[in-house]
Amino acid sequence: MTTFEPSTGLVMQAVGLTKRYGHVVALDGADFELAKGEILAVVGDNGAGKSSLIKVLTGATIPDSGSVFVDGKPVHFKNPLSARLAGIETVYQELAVATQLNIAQNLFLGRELRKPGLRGRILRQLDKSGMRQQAADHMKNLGIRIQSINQKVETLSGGQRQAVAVARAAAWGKRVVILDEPTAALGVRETNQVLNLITRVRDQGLSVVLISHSMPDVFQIADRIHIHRLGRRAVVVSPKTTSMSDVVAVMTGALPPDKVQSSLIATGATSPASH
Ligand SMILES: Nc1ncnc2c1ncn2[C@@H]1O[C@H](COP(=O)(O)OP(=O)(O)OP(=O)(O)O)[C@@H](O)[C@H]1O
Repeated sequence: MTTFEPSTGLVMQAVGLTKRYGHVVALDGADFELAKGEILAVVGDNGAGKSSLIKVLTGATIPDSGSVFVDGKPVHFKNPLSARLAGIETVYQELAVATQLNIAQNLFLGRELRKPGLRGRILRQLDKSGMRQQAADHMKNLGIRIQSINQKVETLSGGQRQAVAVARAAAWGKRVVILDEPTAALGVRETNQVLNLITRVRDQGLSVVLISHSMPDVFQIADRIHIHRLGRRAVVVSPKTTSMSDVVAVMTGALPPDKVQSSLIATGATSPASH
């Protein structure tokens, strides 16, 4: 039995993940690697196991077997909170914004700041001006233009709402922001705004996982593309060296993965016997 050595250069790595639902094998020895400061797109046909993979990485599902590493150390996420505490934030397709609240309230939802001293500790008074100021600074740093931080989210367009959700994840995700189809419901202009925002999040040093069915989006911003097929990683490619049609061909099984140039960083991470 060999002991698997995680790659220390990766912010997140998974090896040999399996997950079965009855007779359905959702993950079949799936590997995953994410470098610091990259946008990694995860693509695959319907039912390939993308959501199942993301659920394991975000603590929403516990795998039947396999290992997950963060900064080279093994982690065992029991629930989404334990993943969040490790600096991994997720924006799910069903946007988790509270439309009745304003932008600042959304950014601090569930993590509200209290006033300093007794007023905060004993009386539990909220530091509303502090939250407004920090929220405004954060939105400005990410280049998100809004009229006012006090604007209710229900008055925002779909793209602006998505921007608030991404900004919230970027504010709290110390390491990784995972985005599930962030442009699915958006028009062309808003899609471009959200894609630009995602690149700014990456440029601030965070790693981004982008699950997407949109090949143009993927080729516009991804640094690398993880192609998932039949419950496992088929190959990771670079959009600079692999064409869109070849990515689609690998996704559908029309092209064997060894016919495209691999952009894997860690080598030999396929389900070691010890896991
Ligand atoms: N909770 C569950 N119970 C039973 N089967 C499941 C469950 N979750 C996923 N599956 C099955 O596991 C397989 C992989 O599903 P998964 O949702 O991970 O794929 P996907 O690549 O995200 O697909 P899509 O792009 O359609 O969302 C599918 O056959 C799916 O039906």
